[in-house]
Order: sequence, then C-alpha cells, then structure tokens
Amino acid sequence: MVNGSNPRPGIFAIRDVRSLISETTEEGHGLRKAVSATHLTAMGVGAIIGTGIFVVIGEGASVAGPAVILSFVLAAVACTFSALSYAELASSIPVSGSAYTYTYATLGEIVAWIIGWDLILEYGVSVAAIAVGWGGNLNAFLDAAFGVALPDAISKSPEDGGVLNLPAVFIVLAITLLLVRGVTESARVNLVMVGVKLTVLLFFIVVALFNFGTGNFHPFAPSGVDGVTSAAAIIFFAYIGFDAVSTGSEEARNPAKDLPLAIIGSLAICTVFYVLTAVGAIGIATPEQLAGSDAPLAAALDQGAGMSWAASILALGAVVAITSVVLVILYGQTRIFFAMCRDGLLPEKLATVNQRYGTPARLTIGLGVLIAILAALVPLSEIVKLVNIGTLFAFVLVNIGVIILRRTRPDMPRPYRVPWSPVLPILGVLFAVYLMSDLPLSTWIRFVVWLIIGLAIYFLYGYRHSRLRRAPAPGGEPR
Ligand SMILES: NC(=[NH2+])NCCC[C@H](N)C(=O)O
Repeated sequence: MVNGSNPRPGIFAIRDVRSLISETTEEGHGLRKAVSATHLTAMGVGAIIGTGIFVVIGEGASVAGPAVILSFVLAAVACTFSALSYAELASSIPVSGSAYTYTYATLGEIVAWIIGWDLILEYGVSVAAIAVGWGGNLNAFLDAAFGVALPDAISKSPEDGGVLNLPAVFIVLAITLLLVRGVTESARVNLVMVGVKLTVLLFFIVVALFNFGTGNFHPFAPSGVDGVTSAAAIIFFAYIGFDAVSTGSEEARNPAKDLPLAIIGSLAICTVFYVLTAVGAIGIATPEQLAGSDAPLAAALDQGAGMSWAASILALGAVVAITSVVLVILYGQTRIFFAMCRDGLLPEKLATVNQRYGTPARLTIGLGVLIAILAALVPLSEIVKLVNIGTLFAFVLVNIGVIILRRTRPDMPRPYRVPWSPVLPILGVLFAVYLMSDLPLSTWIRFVVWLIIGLAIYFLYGYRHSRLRRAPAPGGEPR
C-alpha cells in the first residue's frame, strides 16, 4: 500500500515491503547471511527452554494440579497460531526488525514504533532479569555439586541484600562479546548449549518413566477448567522465544524456507519436550511437591525417584538453558534495535555493521553494557508478567499484520502461507488478548507508562529523523 501523493507522510505512514527488503543489503547496513536452518531452529529452542520449564512449572502445578499437563498443551496451541503468522511474515519480509518491521509495513510508523519500543522493553529488560536468575541458578548448581556458593554481597542486587550481582554482569558481558565476534560463532555456541539442555530434559523424562506411577493423577483437575486456563497463562512464558527466530531473518542463508521451518519447528520440539516433562513430573511427584520447590524438577527426582544427586544435573541444565536464552534474546534485542536505527527512528549511525565481524558491534556493546548495569542492580520478580504482556502485544500485531498484508499486498511473494487465513490469525489474536486480560492491573499500568515514554521519544526524535520523512518521494517512500 502506498500513501497516495501526500508529500509529508503522517504518523501512520506505511513502509513499502520492497524497500524494507532492499535496505538490508545496503552498503554498511548489510548483515552477514550465514545462519543455517539447524542453527535457526536451535536459536528458537535456545530462546524458548529456560526458567519456564525448570522453575515456572511448579507454579503451574499449584494452580492446575496434575492438569497442568493440559495447560502446557493449551499454551502451546495458543502459541501455534501466532507462530504460523510469524512464519508467514518472516519468510515474506525477511528483515531483522521482526514484529516491528512487519507492523511498519502494515499498520504504519507510529504503531511500528510502539511495538519496537515494546520489544526493547520485552527483550532488554528480560535479558537483565534472566541474567539475574542465571546468578541464582549458578549458585544453586555450585551448592548442589560442590557445596559452595558465592557470597550474597557479590551475587545479589541491593534490594535483595547484596551490593551488586556479579554473575549477572559477567554473563551479559560475556555473551555481548560473543555476539560481537560473529553470528556464526554465536549460533554454534548456542547449538551446543541447546544440546545440553535437551539432554538434561531427556534425562529427566527417562528417569521419570522408569519410576512412573499413576497415583498422583487423581484428582486430575482439582480447580477445573479455570485452573487449567489460569495455569496456561503462566505457562505461556515457557513458550516465548520462537518469535526471536524472526529477528535472525536477515542473517538466514535461505530465509524463505528456513525461517518457517525454524519458527514452527522450534515450537514443536519444545512442546513435545514440555508435555513429556510435565507428564513425567506428575508421574513421580505430587503437585504439592512440585509447587513447594524453587527447583521443581530436581525436587521431583529427589522425592519421586530418590535421586538427590540428580539435583546438580538439573541445576547445571538450568544454568546452561538460561545462558542460551540470554544469548538469543540479547541477539534479538540488538537486531530489532538495529532495524529501528536503520529506519531512522533511532540514531542511524548506530546501525553500522563492523566490517571485520559482520555484526552491529558498536550497538551490541552499547546495549550489552546498559543491560549489564541493569542486571547488576535490579531484582527479578514482576518482570515475568511485563515480559508476557509485551510479547502478547507483539503477537496481536503480528497476527493482524498477516490479515492486513493479505489484503493490501495480495500479490506479494509468500514462501509460507498461514493456512485458513484469516481464521487462524484471528484465533491467534483472540488467544493473545485473552491471556493479556488475565494479567494484573499493575502490569498494565507499568506497560502503559513505558509506552507513553516511548511516544514522547518518537515525537521528539523518531518522527523527524525517520527515513520515511527525510526524503519523501511521491508515494511516501524515499527513492
Ligand atoms: N522474549 C523473551 N523475553 N523471552 C523470555 C524467554 C523465556 C523462556 N521461554 C523461558 O522459559 O525462560
């Protein structure tokens, strides 16, 4: 869709898909196209499997009882609709801005800015939060395996009684350097970590099968359908991450085929692992035992199979799992930011690609340092819900984007198409809105405040510096 002959595009101006794509190969702005289908899929699994399955499963079990298994299925179904929409848009608009870029091509600049700003919160803040959790898990592992732990002063935020969280700072900076070094190197390290975390979950599943009993399955759903859906809203967090694959779009070797495969494939792999893990957990432990522990899977092996030593294996699994979540989400954060800078909504100079490494090095270091500072000082908590609301908001817009683009650009090449559109994208929107409505008012307020700050920045900076407005040609697009 073009903007008619309006000489100065308004805040709802839409970017043309073709120029969005052609800018990805621009001098100085071109990322290296080096990532294979396997690496992309591993990026998805890397971003998905983290605290959700290792920790949040306990909370789910306390809400839904054994029926938490159904909550895992339900949350997966809810994600599937959105994953299909991500797959369609990523394959047809392979630009690293992900939901931000798709929105720019469908709903216009200001909505794109809002979602980009939302993703900055969602990715950036969650990296900080996840890194903080990493420190906690590292301590748990050191304690379980060697009986030692880091002193509080250097492993906790001021609010939690420490001085600064050194492990969190360390992991963020280490990952930052890896990301600067190169996308292939990062993807390789990620693949290894994904192998480790899948092995640890497999270990859990196999041990659980050998010790399996059906006693804990009754009563199956003590809190009824309500319990299952409320737990699904919490479990949803465990599935977030397949969307991060789309931020690797520009670096994919074969975006048309590999992106849909990796987005849908990573969600499918994780769904299978999650459901089996949940079935296994209930097979060896009661929901109360799961709910009552910070490390529910380890508790299940300890109490259900008498393997207290297994705690260190699961703790190691959690540390590695969280490391790869940090890696992929920080990666995604830099790529979305990169796309926003390239479009001029943030300082364009930041979107330069380092010639030697082929990565946006300057921007990566800047973001890494900021997030490390945040991670040194903030406590965890609340952030899970903010992440959920931000992600769900992006899902809503991506599903809507599919429907709009089918109308405005029916002829656009679409290597992958969501089946039964618009029915499935509409279901995606409904599921996301439903899950959002389940979140507390305080989360909504924080979210809205963040968006208002973002709007102020847009009108002070982005509106004026946007590429779209700098040299508007007839039709609303420069050149
Ligand atoms: N985009 C994000 N903020 N992702 C956070 C990923 C969380 C991940 N699914 C986990 O269970 O730990």
